[in-house]
Amino acid sequence: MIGRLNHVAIAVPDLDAAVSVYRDTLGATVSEAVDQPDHGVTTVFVELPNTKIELLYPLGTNSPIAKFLERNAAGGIHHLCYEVDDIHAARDKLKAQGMRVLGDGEPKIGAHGKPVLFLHPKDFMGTLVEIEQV
Ligand SMILES: C[C@H](C(=O)O)C(=O)SCCNC(=O)CCNC(=O)[C@H](O)C(C)(C)COP(=O)(O)OP(=O)(O)OC[C@H]1O[C@@H](n2cnc3c(N)ncnc32)[C@H](O)[C@@H]1OP(=O)(O)O
Ligand SMILES: [Co+2]
Repeated sequence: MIGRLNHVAIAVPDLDAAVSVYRDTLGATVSEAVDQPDHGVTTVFVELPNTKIELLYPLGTNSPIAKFLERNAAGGIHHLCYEVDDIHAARDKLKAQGMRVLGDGEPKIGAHGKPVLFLHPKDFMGTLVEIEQV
């Protein structure tokens, strides 16, 4: 079912500082900051040879990462995103296996313009999992 690791997301308390660490200290290529109002975050992607790092900063008053940052004031790894060929088939198979799909269960368009879904961290060894159809 899952294919390539599309990205590892890090929630950050200071987006500019995080961009500077990846761009200036680590010498990586970073994207512009893009607001994702449907997801309640602003994202910056760090392009790596074999995957991406998604820097996440809260957007708006109801961001799903706000509580995470309250618990992790310095920031932290927030989720892993795996690629799937068919997000509806993957969702249905996961639900049939008793896995919890977050939200209303319908894919939303994510930062790459592709459909994404999130799976409950308690079903995946304490790791929030995102699947993205590519
Ligand atoms: C668009 C872009 C893209 O890639 O395209 C994105 O990624 S958007 C990325 C932003 N969007 C999302 O994250 C959407 C999916 N996330 C969610 O629906 C929510 O964040 C959530 C349901 C995972 C957690 O919500 P919450 O923090 O308000 O809930 P709670 O505080 O009650 O947390 C419930 C339990 O899950 C744990 N928990 C919460 N967040 C995480 C996490 N990131 N990783 C691992 N565990 C987590 C808490 O510690 C708690 O465990 P305990 O009970 O033991 O204390
Ligand atoms: Co993501």
